[in-house]
Amino acid sequence: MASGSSGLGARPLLQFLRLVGQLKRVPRTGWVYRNVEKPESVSDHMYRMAIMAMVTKDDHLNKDRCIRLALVHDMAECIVGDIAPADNIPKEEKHKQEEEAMRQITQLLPEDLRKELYELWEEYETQSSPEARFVKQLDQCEMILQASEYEDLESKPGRLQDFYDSTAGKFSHPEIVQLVSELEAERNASIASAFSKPGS
Ligand SMILES: Nc1nc2c(ncn2[C@H]2C[C@H](O)[C@@H](COP(=O)(O)O)O2)c(=O)[nH]1
Ligand SMILES: [Mn+2]
Repeated sequence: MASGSSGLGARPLLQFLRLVGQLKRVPRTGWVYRNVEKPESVSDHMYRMAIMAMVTKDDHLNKDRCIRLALVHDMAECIVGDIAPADNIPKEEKHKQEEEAMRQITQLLPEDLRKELYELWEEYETQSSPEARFVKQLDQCEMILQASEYEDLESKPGRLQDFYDSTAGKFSHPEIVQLVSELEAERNASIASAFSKPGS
């Protein structure tokens, strides 16, 4: 691990890990605003995105970098919290808060890791690589998949339609387009079946 040879003791590393651990307790705001029972955490969201990156077949992408981008992209939210579009925080303000948070978080690490994690966050934030743009699509795909799961869990088909409306047209990567198409087919069948039942 990062302590020991780097000259920085275990203490800052423990502080870093405790900070990152807070992501397990930051609920995803988009679900909180829709009164979803037991909303997932930011780390739940990033975990599945990392898995989605791991199972991509696209060998034009640096898969390892995609996994790292997925695991780091919302890390600032352990300090800033999960800012949703509905919060109407200006983009520049959100960027400033998250940039400051990433500086605070990464200054607990040795220089090489500090640079790596900060640059990963910046790459995603600026969408400056094919990997970052792919992971952004994973971000939105993971969200609508989660929305469909909440609809199933709550037996409220179609309740979270606005997440589908706001992400419509945002998918271009062939594997993600195919996944979203299957997800929508299954979701639409479930909605149709629910509303075809007598008394529905
Ligand atoms: N209702 C919507 N909420 C959205 C949308 N895009 C993101 N969000 C929510 C999800 C998270 O709680 C939060 C930020 O998500 P990030 O993964 O970008 O940090 O905002 C949307 O289109 N509709
Ligand atoms: Mn995200």
